[in-house]
Amino acid sequence: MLDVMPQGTSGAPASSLPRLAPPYVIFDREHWATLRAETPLALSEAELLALAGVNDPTSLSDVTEVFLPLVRLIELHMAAARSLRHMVDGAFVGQWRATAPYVIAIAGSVAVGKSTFARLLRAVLGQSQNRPRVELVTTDGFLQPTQVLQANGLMERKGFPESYDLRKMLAFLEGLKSGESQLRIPTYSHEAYDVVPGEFQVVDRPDILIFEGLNVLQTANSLVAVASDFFDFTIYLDADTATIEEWYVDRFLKLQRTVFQREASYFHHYKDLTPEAAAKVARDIWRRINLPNLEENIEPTRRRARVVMRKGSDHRVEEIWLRQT
Ligand SMILES: Nc1ncnc2c1ncn2[C@@H]1O[C@H](COP(=O)(O)OP(=O)(O)O)[C@@H](O)[C@H]1O
Ligand SMILES: CC(C)(COP(=O)(O)O)[C@@H](O)C(=O)NCCC(=O)O
Repeated sequence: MLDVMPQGTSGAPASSLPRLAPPYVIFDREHWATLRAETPLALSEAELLALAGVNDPTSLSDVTEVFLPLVRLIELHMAAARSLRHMVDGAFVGQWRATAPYVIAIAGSVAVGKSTFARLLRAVLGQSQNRPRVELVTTDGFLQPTQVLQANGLMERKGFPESYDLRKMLAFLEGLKSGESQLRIPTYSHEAYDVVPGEFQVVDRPDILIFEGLNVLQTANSLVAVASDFFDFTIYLDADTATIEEWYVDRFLKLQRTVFQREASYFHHYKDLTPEAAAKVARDIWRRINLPNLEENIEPTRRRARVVMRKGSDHRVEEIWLRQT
């Protein structure tokens, strides 16, 4: 047990003390919520959720109880990183550099909720005291185009390390951290199930960049750098595997009723499936592709994250693990 007293919020459920489970200190949600301290929320929660493109009661309570303490931690970390850099630049190198974007990476399984979490984090960070310019990039854009995946027999390996253009991804991160402006990165369409030819997202020296994808904490032995060399703060979204499978199936069913109905959709041929048949297809894709990828390549990277957010089956963040080493 740690000697840390909960500050206690009136009317809030009782929280237990953080517990040590090396390399983590583990907070329950109620205690974590008290660590928000004075972190203000300038926008109304409804405005925030609209900004984040989320409309869900779970997310609403997450804003104050989970995201504001997280933003406080990130702001403390950001200030410490900046002052270290200034001190070293001034005292040792003798030259000042422009401040590079602060990079927050978000990892986790397919369908664990990374995009939703990243959008919310962007909205909450963007309304914080200095109104930082926050940009969001997902690693989907660095997937190899379908044509290349097909030519290499990799269509059943989408999301696995070999399905990404890792060199392109690392070149982007290196350029970003070197202060380059107007960086162009490819965009990915879930409707087309492919990278969109000729369409780019332009990243122009934001204050903070949120970099989200299942592969962000992975290493590749054959290359000199790994993506995490360029990260300042790392988060892993976690939940029980059986729960994530249900979220995957639910999302697939939602897509089948909407996006798949469009002719341009890669999965248009599934448009008339009954819900039962569609769920069967989704479970089959999950077990053939996304589950093995989670077990072999994603879950093993959890230990690299500074913060692990553990979600319950209703998407509510229940526990926060803060790595101590
Ligand atoms: N906080 C949340 N509350 C309710 N549903 C959520 C929440 N976060 C994610 N979801 C749902 O779970 C599914 C997977 O989330 P998504 O953000 O698309 O995951 P990922 O980007 O990790 O693949 C989606 O259907 C999404 O709407
Ligand atoms: C493109 C993805 C690797 C990205 O994952 P996500 O954005 O869902 O985290 C994934 O959505 C995917 O296409 N996986 C391959 C199997 C499938 O169609 O689910």
